[in-house]
Amino acid sequence: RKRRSGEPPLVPGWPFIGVTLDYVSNPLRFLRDTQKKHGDVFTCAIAGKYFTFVTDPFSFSAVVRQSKHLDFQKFALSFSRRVFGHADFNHPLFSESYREVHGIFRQTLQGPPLQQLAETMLCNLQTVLERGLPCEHDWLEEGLQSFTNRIMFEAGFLTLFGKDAGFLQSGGVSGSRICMQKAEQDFLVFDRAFPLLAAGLPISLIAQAWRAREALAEELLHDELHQRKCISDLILRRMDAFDRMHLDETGKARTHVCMLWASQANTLPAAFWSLYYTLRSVEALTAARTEIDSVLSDQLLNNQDQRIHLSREQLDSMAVLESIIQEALRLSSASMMIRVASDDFTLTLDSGQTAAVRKGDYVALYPQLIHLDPEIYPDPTEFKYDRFLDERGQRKSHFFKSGRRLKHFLMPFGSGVSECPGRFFAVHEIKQFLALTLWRYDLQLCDADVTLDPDDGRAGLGVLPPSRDVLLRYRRRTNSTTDSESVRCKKEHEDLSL
Ligand code: HEM
Repeated sequence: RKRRSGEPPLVPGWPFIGVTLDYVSNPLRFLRDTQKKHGDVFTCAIAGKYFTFVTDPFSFSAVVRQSKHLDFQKFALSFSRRVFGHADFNHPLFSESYREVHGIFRQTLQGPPLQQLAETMLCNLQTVLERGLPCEHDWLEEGLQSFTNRIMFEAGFLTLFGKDAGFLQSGGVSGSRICMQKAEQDFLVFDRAFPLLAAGLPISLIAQAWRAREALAEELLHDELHQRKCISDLILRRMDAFDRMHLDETGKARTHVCMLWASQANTLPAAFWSLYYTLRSVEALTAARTEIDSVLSDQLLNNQDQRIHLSREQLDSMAVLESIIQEALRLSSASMMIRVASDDFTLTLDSGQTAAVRKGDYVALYPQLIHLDPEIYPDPTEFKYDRFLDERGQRKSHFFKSGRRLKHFLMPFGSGVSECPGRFFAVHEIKQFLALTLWRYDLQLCDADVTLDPDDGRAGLGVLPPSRDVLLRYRRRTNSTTDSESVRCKKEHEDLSL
């Protein structure tokens, strides 16, 4: 292809593959180097597509607001159809009804319904955590990633998809745990194949991923879901909408696998990094514990069931935990925002510079360029738990580049039409996870000197997982163990001996 007048610089690449190899080996380095050479906007060929990258954060709004010429939905739906195997929601037969389905995200994940969802999550988190907590104060060992995945996956799954009879009959003590372990394993197998699937490899060629996805779909068939209790409004309303669209049963179940993936794939590593960085920093741990103690201690004194209840106001008031989560996301999220040009048009950047874009080309933003920019965040690769707090300990949202205040300074959840509808719930559930684990447990990383890095192999696809797991030691925390809890433990022990 030849650069046309008005178009951004075309980055030279190899025949057929363009710059794919350079990009894939390290997207951040490639984009930084190319920006230095070609300026704030440039076009390059990656995996058979032309991408126009806009790298100046002040111009992000120009892209995000351009929904007339830049489409997200068609691209996203055909991508997810290829990966999850659901119906073609871009087809005129479904597109109108799918608009309604899309509206359900905001109606059930935000505003007043968020309170109920967060309460259910907190309750499920406590059930799952208590089950694994030994009555004695002995240390247990487990990988931190495996610990986080186990707890967050099960609690998140139960919150969205409800509980089966086994779980309800045993009060969550045993019940569906085996099945949940299998679901978690299937989820992780499928998720590990995601970079290959995103790169265009058909799932039929990755037998393990195919089997895992189909096994998850079997658990989420409507006949199975109808047996479950306490299903979230989000899933109930999606079930109803898909029934009315007359999709086939497997197709409906695969859309639920897609929802399961959206709700877990970023949340699990984000929860991991939030806890990991907290445990590695004495300052962060102390500040987090002080905040948690001040919110939780009063209520437990007057609370018979020893269950923790956190209102939305209390969750919102936890500014230290929020800053920890934001900082963990800044360091680990590497999502790419992609839009498809629906016609030839001209993009006007913040500087007044224009860039002609061809129909069918991708326009992309790569927020990690901002997240790791030393001008915006001094010592950008360092974890600073209070980076998002001001001098008074309140939320900080003033960040600058070249002396100008930035609107987009942290974008782990995307922006504009594709902004994550689950972002408030995600932050709530990670706060709850941190609050409960730090309140209930003493936690230590066994090898505190080893530093973990995010695994770049998933760059562009969301929050990066750790390159490997680290060993965690944990035990019940004595100062949060109340008398009645000890009595309960002792009784459970006696029952077991009998
Ligand atoms: C830390 C956790 C999370 C992160 C970092 C995250 C990030 C994102 C991002 C970047 C997107 C946009 C993708 C794009 O532009 O292509 C997105 C979309 C989405 N997310 Fe999240 N997400 C998180 C948790 C959740 C949770 C907990 C839910 C639901 C319970 C959820 C539901 C969704 C859905 C349904 C979409 C698609 C929206 C659409 O099609 O318009 N996410 N998420």
